[in-house]
Amino acid sequence: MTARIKICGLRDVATARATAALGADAIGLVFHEASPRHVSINTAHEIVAALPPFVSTVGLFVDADPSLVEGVLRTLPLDLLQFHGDEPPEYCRAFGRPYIKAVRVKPGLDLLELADRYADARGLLCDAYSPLAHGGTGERFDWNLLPASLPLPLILSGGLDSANVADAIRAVRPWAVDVSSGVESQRGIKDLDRVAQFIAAVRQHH
Ligand SMILES: O=C(O)c1ccccc1N[C@@H]1O[C@H](COP(=O)(O)O)[C@@H](O)[C@H]1O
Repeated sequence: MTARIKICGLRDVATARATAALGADAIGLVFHEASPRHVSINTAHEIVAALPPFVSTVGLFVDADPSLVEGVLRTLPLDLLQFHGDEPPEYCRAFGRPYIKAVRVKPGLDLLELADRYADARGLLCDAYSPLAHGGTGERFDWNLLPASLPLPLILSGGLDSANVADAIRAVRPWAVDVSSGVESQRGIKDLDRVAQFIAAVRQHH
């Protein structure tokens, strides 16, 4: 099974369209103001409207006030919500939309217990823990900390790039991979050559 590919942190129409044309299955729109990849609702609207069919749009939030999520959802027909903070399960499901829950992996974290708590999530996104930021750090975690199997689809992220993603897929067998920093030339600026190399590395693996 080929791992699905999400490219996170798109901030303009041309790059989003090119990313879709290169074969991304999903693109992420970051509604977290502290992120260098933060996108306004207006720009996000233009991006969503410009995408071809069968490319999923994912809205990323970090411990957001519910009014922000509701405001985005009123304007944008997003396919999936990604909660990348410490949102409890009741918060995640309150919007009545499909969601994935991001967890930041470090030794001692009980992923099976988390998968149980967020059992109605469409997937568990495993990212690296960093004391500095909630995500998009380009940091990897020890894939050996992942259990052999999880009851939810596993989305692997954290420091992936075209050089390590094939090894990651071989080692972890995730449902999908998610990347942000690893396909950028500068922080927050996507590099389409790197996007192409990343997608090719995932596809060539199979
Ligand atoms: O992309 C961001 O800026 C971001 C900000 C806050 C939380 C999550 C964020 N992105 C997610 O972080 C992971 C890992 O990214 P990276 O490839 O290591 O840079 C990924 O799941 C992004 O969706």
